[in-house]
Amino acid sequence: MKMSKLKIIYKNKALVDISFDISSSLALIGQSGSGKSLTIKALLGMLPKEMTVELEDNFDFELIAGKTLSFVPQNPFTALSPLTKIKKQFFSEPKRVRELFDEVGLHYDLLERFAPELSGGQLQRVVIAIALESKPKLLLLDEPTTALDPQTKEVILQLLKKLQHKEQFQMLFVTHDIASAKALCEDVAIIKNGRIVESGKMRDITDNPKEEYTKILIEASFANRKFRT
Ligand SMILES: Nc1ncnc2c1ncn2[C@@H]1O[C@H](COP(=O)(O)OP(=O)(O)OP(=O)(O)O)[C@@H](O)[C@H]1O
Repeated sequence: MKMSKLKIIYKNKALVDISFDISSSLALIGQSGSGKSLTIKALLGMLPKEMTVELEDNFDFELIAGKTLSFVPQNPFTALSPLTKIKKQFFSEPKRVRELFDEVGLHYDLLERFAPELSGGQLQRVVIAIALESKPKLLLLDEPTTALDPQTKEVILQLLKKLQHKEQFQMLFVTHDIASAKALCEDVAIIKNGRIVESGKMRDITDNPKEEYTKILIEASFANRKFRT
């Protein structure tokens, strides 16, 4: 599916002006301030009201946040209500919630707990289960593993891969960390100052980046990974 135009205008200036294709999983990668969050907000319909957006796409579904479009945020520790039992954070009936728990590999006992009583990895599984509740066609992921330790990060990325295979949703993964995106996404688009500077198959871009900006992102991401493991 193709987003042929996503343009975000603020004070007569296009902060973001991009187009991209999602054939299965696309990573949108860029440094801080490159326009990743604004892109996600535009798709979710949550841009600040002083900004205007122009969207043109050929998707075979309407983008409706919470229905066809779901979202996994960066920090699972702040994504859930701390004072509501986990089971109450779903809108479906208990049978469907248990199905979702099976899918994300969580024990039903956790349904009776509160969010602060779960680990980061468990919380992110709950957040993913909630995101899948409406059977979305497109899943937006905003640095979904940044707040997790390296081992849990790998486990969550593998889980997302497995879930995509089973549920057949498409993914747009927004991050500055090309190494984690590589574990999950087939395609990549590099964003700088709100413009795509390079895009293609993940392997081609990581093996043979054309742009200096891409080389810097790759170096930073893989050096950081080596350092941590
Ligand atoms: N509410 C706003 N008003 C004006 N400019 C904004 C606003 N939000 C973001 N911007 C500008 O838009 C550009 C893109 O910002 P955005 O938050 O999308 O970057 P990002 O790639 O998500 O960065 P990070 O990884 O740090 O979250 C930046 O130049 C930023 O200053």
